[in-house]
Amino acid sequence: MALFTLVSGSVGVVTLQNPPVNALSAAVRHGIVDMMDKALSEPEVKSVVICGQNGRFCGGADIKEFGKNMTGPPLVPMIHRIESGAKPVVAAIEGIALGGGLELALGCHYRIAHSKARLGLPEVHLGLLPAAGGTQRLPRLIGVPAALELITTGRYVTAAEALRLGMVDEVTDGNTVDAAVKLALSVAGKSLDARRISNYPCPQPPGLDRFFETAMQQVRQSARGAMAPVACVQALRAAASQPYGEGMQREKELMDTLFHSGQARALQYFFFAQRAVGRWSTPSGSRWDSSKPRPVHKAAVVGLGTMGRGITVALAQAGLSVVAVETHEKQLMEARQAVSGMLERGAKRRGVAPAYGKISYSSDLLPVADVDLVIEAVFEDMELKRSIFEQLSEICKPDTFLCTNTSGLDIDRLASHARNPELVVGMHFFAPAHVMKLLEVVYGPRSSPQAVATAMLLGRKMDKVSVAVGNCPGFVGNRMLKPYLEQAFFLLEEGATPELVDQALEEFGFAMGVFRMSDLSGLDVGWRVRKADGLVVAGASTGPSARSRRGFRYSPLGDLLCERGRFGQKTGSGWYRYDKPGGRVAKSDPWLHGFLEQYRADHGLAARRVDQQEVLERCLYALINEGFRILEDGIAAGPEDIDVIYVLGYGWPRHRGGPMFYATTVGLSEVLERLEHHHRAHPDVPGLQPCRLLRKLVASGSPPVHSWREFIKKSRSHL
Ligand SMILES: CCCCCCCCCCCCC/C=C/C(=O)SCCNC(=O)CCNC(=O)[C@H](O)C(C)(C)COP(=O)(O)OP(=O)(O)OC[C@H]1O[C@@H](n2cnc3c(N)ncnc32)[C@H](O)[C@@H]1OP(=O)(O)O
Repeated sequence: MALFTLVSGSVGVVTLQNPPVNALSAAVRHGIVDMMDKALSEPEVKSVVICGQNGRFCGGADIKEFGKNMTGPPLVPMIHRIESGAKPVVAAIEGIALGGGLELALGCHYRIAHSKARLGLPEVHLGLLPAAGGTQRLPRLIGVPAALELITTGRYVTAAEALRLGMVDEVTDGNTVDAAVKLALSVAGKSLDARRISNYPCPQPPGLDRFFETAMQQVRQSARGAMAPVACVQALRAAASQPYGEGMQREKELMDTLFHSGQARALQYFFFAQRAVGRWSTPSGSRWDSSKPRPVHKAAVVGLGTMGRGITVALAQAGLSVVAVETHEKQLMEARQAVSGMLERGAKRRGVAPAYGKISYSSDLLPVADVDLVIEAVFEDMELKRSIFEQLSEICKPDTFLCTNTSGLDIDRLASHARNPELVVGMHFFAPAHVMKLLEVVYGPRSSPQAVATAMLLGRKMDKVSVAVGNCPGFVGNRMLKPYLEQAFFLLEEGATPELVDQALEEFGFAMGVFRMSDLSGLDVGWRVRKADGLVVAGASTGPSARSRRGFRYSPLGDLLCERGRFGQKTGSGWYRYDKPGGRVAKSDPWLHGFLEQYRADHGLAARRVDQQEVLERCLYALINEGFRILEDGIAAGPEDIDVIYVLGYGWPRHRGGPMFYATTVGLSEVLERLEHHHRAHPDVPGLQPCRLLRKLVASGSPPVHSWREFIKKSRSHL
């Protein structure tokens, strides 16, 4: 798994061979140790180049090995042997040098990177830290503040930034291995004393203690309970305050704790889940590997409100030509200005030129005649969308894909108004659409496999993680949100406050609790949906029907706030109060507390003490239960789809792996037992009634999450 060749008579080239990313598996580590022994012992070899096969230096440790018994040579002594060896070693970095791959390069005496290469220490995203000397060598090379930022965020840098920071010695546009060989020839025989990073003193940031106290405070705040970023700061502090050997010891101790943690398991599961969703399948048998996407060169976006603008920017940044349509002239002008600003800011961040030229604007639909794909992004109104689909069917080429950006409208109904229903799919973007990583691709019963494959690929090109989901009210994400919100309302009726519920959820790791989030997104959004579902009864009635709909428990609390014009941040009050309309700092609202007391009194409800554990069980287990129903219904193909949607679209804490993975860490039988308990207490709440799939999984001994797809398939075939 590592190849040795002698070039130019005296340079030993060691090539890592482990496609697709040359991860440092046990076999690769064995290969490196053997080939380096050969290079260091053979007299004709005067210097060494380490590179990776197929234009990729190294993607780091082999993540698949983490869950197993680790065998093979450990990384730390392997890298130490390279650094302390008597012959100069040059890392030729093409493509990627990530994690253990970059740590390997830091153990070399020189580093040359191709201009298109990306470098980084992303271990923190896997619940780990760079434990092959990365936390000790990087700050010695580029200084503590820069190393701390890179290690705690796991951010990848370009070769140009790496050069600026001092991570690499040279950047080339040409053949990186040739350049590395040339450098290796020129440094053969020279002293290596000044090239061994572990010998460097670690530069001390001014006011060391204060610096680390502030850093720790900031990292703890943004980590929201994740352990790895905190451990990274601790390791960096050891680098700055202790000799190298002691720092390495501290790095190892911290890694031992992280390596065996549930958080590391969750984050590593999530890494593979994000890739698994690309291998989509539908209940009708369409699959990613048998459905060929059609190329999309030119697209149109119809409707330039907040969502349409973000989608336009994401398409243009992905290199597509875009026709952006808004029929109201004034809004078109405003949108044009806003889109240009977004493009400019995005380009500045990415260090490229803004893609203004990719977009043409129009106040009518005619210029969409020759596009390959349209994304309709008008207001969430079936009638309006229907009329646009009818017009598009007239104007567009017969094979144009027609996509709708909707958060829950019926895709199949919309498809029935298109000339070719098989070319229709939903593309549910999340706001802001040019930033958020998630895209739900919604297929209806008539969507062709090619339409699904094309939308999935387009999402990926737009730098999104696309998840294919079936058509049902709310699809996956919003459907699961419904029982979650419902429980939060019920808890207020029973005696909780928005503050208590939000605190429990935020301590669990959500960026925002359910009430603060509702205030941010606007209470009127849910109100409109409930009105459309015929659930809203105007006025504060207090009879038995006030808290019941269609025989089930219903809380009108959200409706009552909306009737009073309390739509959340935008109106300056909702579940909290704000300094002004549009204000962002949520403050506890005595009016709301009084309102809740009066509401309970009017409805004869006695307030009781609700604790944080009950909040978590009622809100999260109801949401998870709906997830099992979604799997049972075939709306999502596997738990990974749901978990990716919840982490990337709904702020579920990544270090808990997503709701379905989290259920396995609690224990499926525990989730079942607590749902049964809460359902007994609230028999008129169907969301708390454990679904069949959960019962079946528990009855089958709670199989691990990665085997659920097979389990669901088998249990379906037995029906
Ligand atoms: C007793 C106590 C012991 C405790 C101590 C033990 C310590 C032992 C370990 C010591 C570890 C030292 C520290 C080092 C840690 C690491 O290096 S962790 C790994 C860090 N690297 C990464 O996180 C890289 C992640 N990968 C990526 O960012 C991307 O995959 C990519 C490399 C940029 C490529 O992207 P792209 O081209 O878009 O392709 P993908 O679809 O993402 O990937 C292609 C397939 O490759 C698989 N893959 C990628 N990286 C890895 C990897 N590092 N290991 C294994 N597999 C990898 C990826 O899963 C894809 O495959 P499929 O899933 O089959 O699709």
